[in-house]
Amino acid sequence: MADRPPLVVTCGEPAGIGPEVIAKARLAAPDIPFVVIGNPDHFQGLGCPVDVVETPVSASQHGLSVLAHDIPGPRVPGRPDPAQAAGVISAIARAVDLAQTGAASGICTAPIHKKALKDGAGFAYPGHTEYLSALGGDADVVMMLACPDLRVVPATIHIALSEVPRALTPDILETCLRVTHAGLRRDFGIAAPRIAVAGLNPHAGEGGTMGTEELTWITALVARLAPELGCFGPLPADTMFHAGARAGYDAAVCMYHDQALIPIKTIDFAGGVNVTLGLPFIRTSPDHGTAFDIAGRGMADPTSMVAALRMAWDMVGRRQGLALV
Ligand SMILES: NC(=O)c1ccc[n+]([C@@H]2O[C@H](COP(=O)([O-])OP(=O)(O)OC[C@H]3O[C@@H](n4cnc5c(N)ncnc54)[C@H](O)[C@@H]3O)[C@@H](O)[C@H]2O)c1
Ligand SMILES: N[C@H](C(=O)O)[C@H](O)COP(=O)(O)O
Repeated sequence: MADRPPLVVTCGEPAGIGPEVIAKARLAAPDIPFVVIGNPDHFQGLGCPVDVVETPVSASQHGLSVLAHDIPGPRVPGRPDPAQAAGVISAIARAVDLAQTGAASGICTAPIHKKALKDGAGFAYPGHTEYLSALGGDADVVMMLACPDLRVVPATIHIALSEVPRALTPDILETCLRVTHAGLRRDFGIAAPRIAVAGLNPHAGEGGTMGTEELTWITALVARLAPELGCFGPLPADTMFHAGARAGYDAAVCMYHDQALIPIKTIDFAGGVNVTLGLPFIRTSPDHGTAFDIAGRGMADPTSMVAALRMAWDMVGRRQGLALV
């Protein structure tokens, strides 16, 4: 791959397992160039040498190269410090700036604690996905969770379950299908994606006897878009994730967060990756959170962080290859 700037990794919640999995990923994947944005002190004592750099291009691949960022106070595993919230948030914005100016090839975000950021700094977004969309110019984005055996995209994300039927509109579902289709082609190299669409209701509504959304609009929308986007359904969600069903599609678009995330985190929690499709820059994240219950105990599994870094770096290469054709 021609010389490309490294990835930039945001530190996430210092009290979580982010620093630990970042340090372990540095040692596990020396072939992937990345620099971390955070407080260098928060990465000491994690089994990896730490050096402070001024720009991403100075990153080492044998130790943790950190772009120092103002996130005050010590790292206390399991105990988020409200005084650190503003710095955690601004580190994400700084990463976006580096990616959008070309100083970094893409972003991998370590887990944030959504409530800690809301309580500590009035974070106005439900999570990274919505914040990154705003930073990316209010781009139409989707949150994909991907592992070798499954890719899922929830059409609605961080809202109460009771809000889903109201939030799930034809425009939302069509945009989700279009962004998913484009991402499968561009970033996963699938020329003609097959997209399975889950029903909202049990048994996909059972002919209208268990809910009517499938009859009133979902089925017609999927049929209208099928020739262009390779989508089919709506399917009963409880029988679309077994191995045989998964062989019939490249991604599953689901109607709400847990309908999508339960199957993938059941199949491959260790190896799953959260990838935001539709942004004007590459962004991945591990599929796990801050894991306060194990933070600081050296137990965190870095597999998902490594997979997120590798997916981002692979996307850089694929896009570079596309750019060269
Ligand atoms: N990418 C992200 O920023 C992201 C992703 C998911 C959750 N979160 C946030 O993290 C916080 C905690 O969320 P949660 O408790 O629902 O999920 P979680 O993933 O933090 O933890 C769930 C369980 O999985 C275990 N676990 C998680 N990652 C692990 C790892 N790498 N190795 C070993 N065990 C691991 C934890 O110990 C815990 O028992 C919440 O604020 C949530 O919103 C952030
Ligand atoms: N919904 C994701 C999950 O449960 O894995 C997670 O919260 C990440 O969301 P953001 O990347 O938007 O923070």
